[in-house]
Amino acid sequence: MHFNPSLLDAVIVAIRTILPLEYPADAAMRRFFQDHPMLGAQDRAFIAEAVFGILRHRFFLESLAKIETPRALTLAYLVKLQGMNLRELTSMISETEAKWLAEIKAIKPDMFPLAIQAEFPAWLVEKLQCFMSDTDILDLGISLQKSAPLDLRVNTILAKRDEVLETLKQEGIDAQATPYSHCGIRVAGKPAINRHTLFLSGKIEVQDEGSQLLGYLLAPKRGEMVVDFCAGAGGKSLLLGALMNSKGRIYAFDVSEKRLNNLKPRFKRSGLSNIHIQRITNENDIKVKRLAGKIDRVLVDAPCSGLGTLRRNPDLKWRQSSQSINELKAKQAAILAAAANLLKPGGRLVYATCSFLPEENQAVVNEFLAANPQFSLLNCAELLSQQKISLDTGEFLQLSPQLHQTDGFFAATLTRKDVVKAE
Ligand SMILES: C[S@@+](CC[C@H](N)C(=O)[O-])C[C@H]1O[C@@H](n2cnc3c(N)ncnc32)[C@H](O)[C@@H]1O
Repeated sequence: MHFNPSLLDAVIVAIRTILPLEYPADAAMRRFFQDHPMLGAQDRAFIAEAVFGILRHRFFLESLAKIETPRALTLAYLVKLQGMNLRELTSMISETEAKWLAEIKAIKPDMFPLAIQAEFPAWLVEKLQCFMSDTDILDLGISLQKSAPLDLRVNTILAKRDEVLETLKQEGIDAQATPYSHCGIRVAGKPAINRHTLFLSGKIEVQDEGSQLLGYLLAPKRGEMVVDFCAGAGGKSLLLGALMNSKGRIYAFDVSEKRLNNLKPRFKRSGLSNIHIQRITNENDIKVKRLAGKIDRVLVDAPCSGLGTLRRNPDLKWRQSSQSINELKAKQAAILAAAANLLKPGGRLVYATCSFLPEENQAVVNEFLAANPQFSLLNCAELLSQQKISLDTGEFLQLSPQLHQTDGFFAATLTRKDVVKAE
């Protein structure tokens, strides 16, 4: 594409608008495009990639810039990360800028401390150093600086994966079956899937392969009673519904009316009829309590720091802190306790987060198990193997972008051994 001064200005304005991070970057980006309706599709794609690229490499870019202005960050990004030639920019930059950009050409991230190389804030490096080597922290950080692939889930109620793959290939879209999930497709590039007939007819949904694997871990059967405790916009409820062939009942609970509203059109497209969407005021809502001991499978996709999704949401680095993680830990423990109370004896619960911090993961689960000996852990690798998925990360499921090309996910599977006492 032809780079020009107005495109440079548009990226700078977008960065100036989004960088205060008063709102999540993806929402702020959508708002920016609504406010700039004249931008064409190619320009939008370039601007979005630049904004997210700058956020992903912000610590490095700020270290290069003498003054951290949106313009300096944008110019440094174009030269250092997009590999743009200074000649292409000559007519758009001052002599001082040209001199500075020439100087920074030879500067590499490995000349900086670990936090900058890994693109992690200091508080996060400090936490990671409690259980990871510096080399592993760097590997993780670098893997989260890359942009995430586009993963689709085929809605097996309405279509077969092979048919969808064939349709995409015929249209020249580079798509492959995902290595682990039986209903996943990984697409190269960023085609506008949300306008595709396969999407509009409910045959596909956008969903990271890691999220899909949580459904196979829970493995709900046809006719069962299932709760998706933190259903949000319902990506996982829809998957569970398809795995159950729309037979049985899924309660999709969430405290957020807005998120549950986003589930409604997806549910309509999906061809499913077994999802019951219910807003709850909190984890101890009466709607939850009256199901105590009655549920076969419970998914707890807990509210978490989201740090495992930094490829897609790089702004979370500045939106989270040690303090917010402490608050999340308390919420996670309370939600897990309330959700576990729903299980029938012999029932299965999957506790999942998209975080790689043990304090949001193993610590929450181990603390719960210590206080509730009527529950025990099931081995995630064995459960996946029963689903003909060969993926062994041990007792817990731990996915990472560098090893599995998914977002960073954690999951633990619990089962209830005792008979439930009446409330
Ligand atoms: C990680 S998101 C879930 C994403 C969703 N499962 C999906 O696949 O799209 C966590 C969700 O937990 C919800 N939440 C927060 N506190 C809750 C609570 N006390 N009870 C139930 N849901 C809660 C949030 O509103 C948010 O939608």
